[in-house]
Amino acid sequence: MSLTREAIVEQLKEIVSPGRVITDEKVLQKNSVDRFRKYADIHGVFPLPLPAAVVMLENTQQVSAVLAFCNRHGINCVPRTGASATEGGLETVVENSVVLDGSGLNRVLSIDPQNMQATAQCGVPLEVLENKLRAQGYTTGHSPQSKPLAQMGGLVATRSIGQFSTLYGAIEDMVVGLEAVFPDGTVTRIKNVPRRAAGPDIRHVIIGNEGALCFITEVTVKIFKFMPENNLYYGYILDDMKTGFEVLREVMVEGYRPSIARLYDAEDGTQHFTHFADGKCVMIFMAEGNKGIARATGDGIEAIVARYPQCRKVDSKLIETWFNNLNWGPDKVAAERVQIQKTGNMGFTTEVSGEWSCIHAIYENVIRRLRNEFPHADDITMLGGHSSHSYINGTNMYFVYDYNVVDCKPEEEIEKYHNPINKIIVEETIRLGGSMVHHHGIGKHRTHWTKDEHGTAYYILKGLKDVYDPKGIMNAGTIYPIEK
Ligand SMILES: Cc1cc2nc3c(=O)[nH]c(=O)nc-3n(C[C@H](O)[C@H](O)[C@H](O)COP(=O)(O)OP(=O)(O)OC[C@H]3O[C@@H](n4cnc5c(N)ncnc54)[C@H](O)[C@@H]3O)c2cc1C
Repeated sequence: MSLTREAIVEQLKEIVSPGRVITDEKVLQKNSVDRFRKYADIHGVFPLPLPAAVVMLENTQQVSAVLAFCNRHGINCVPRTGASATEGGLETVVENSVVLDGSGLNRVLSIDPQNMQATAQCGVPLEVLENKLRAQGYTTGHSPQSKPLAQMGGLVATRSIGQFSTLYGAIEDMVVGLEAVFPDGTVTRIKNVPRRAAGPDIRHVIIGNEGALCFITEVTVKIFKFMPENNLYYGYILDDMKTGFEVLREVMVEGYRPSIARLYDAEDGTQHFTHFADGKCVMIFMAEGNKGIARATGDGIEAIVARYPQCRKVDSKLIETWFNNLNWGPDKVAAERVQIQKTGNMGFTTEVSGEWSCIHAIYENVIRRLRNEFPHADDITMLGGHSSHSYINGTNMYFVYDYNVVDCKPEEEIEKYHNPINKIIVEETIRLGGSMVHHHGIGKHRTHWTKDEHGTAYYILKGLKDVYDPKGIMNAGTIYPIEK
């Protein structure tokens, strides 16, 4: 028989101490959603079942004890660290869920310059780790726009990516080893080695699990030398995205590794670079690292772009200044709330990826279909996008859209606007052979397409859930669709 809400709270208090079990209604409300429902949240509307409690965890033993308790009683658990999730991964969709807050596991455990790696608990904000490293002349190389908000556990759980990914890679390229706790309370450590061929790479069961398989308690990442004095910036304006994708491809295929390689369409470019975009597309690069490598990378990029006469160079200072103000901390989140409340104008993004052969078609088709098929297209005030992470075989496309919320209750906003827009982006991308999600994770609102995304490989993905979370207590409705 399932436990009552009161019994869950009482027993949790016995496991971790009463002060660590929060049942204040306002806290529960905030813990029932993430930024996917920011419009309803801003209006004080919380339509999902409130969790029974938020447990403020302090160490791995507590994580293990709480998970084992929840597993025994079939209680849904939602892991949480920095709470910057954008795709519904933090939503509590099951009655009497327990939110496992790992932000208290916040110690940097080691910085090891000999082996060029650092170990941090899951609740260490990336910015804290990064600042500690920079003070010693090192960097993680990881710089998502949410760096001031996101914490190590969530960054690994979502397969996050940073702005310098073209050089340093995404989080899966950085993680060396991990500690994680599975639903039955098993604590497992994956050791730190440079590489091994001892069977499949089991780190990937944990990286990207979005709290749907296990709770990440500790992470070891690679570190790199930090040499900002060698940074070189390049910016260009051009007429069309097709040419921009060709340039990006050439830079990657020639083997250059700029830390930043970005291409903005005219709408998105105008929004970011009002001072010089002039209604054109914008392409930017940054080269960094060792002086000789940075210079050779910059020279190589300039030589490639010179083959495209329509690309016109802009002052590199403009790019540097823009880049230094890109990140989002609590101040920008607060300012956004005020702005949305005042104007009723919402901004969202959906990020996908595709090979070079299909990315331009994905971009064009999505924009065309949104303008022609989305029933509330008249409410859209901005629609565009950019590519910000490139690989030798393709790139991502980050669709950006703003709309006025008209004639609907706060809780209806996602059904009227966000979900139908997502549907067109996701379906068109999958149809053309791309991936429906490049770096935010599937969360809870793209699960309708998890099976289409993976095709026959869904067999493997489902096997992980069956084996590691057989009772289905981990973040129900995330990655895996809830079977009716
Ligand atoms: C303004 C803004 C900019 C952003 N820019 C980027 C960007 O540039 N690149 C990028 O990749 N993302 C970006 N994001 C998305 C978000 O910051 C990332 O997904 C980030 O990795 C989430 O980390 P977090 O600590 O906030 O996790 P949370 O929001 O707390 O959780 C995210 C997901 O991970 C799970 N989870 C959290 N902690 C654990 C744990 N310890 N063990 C297991 N599962 C866990 C949760 O259940 C949830 O499903 C941005 C978000 C915002 C708001």
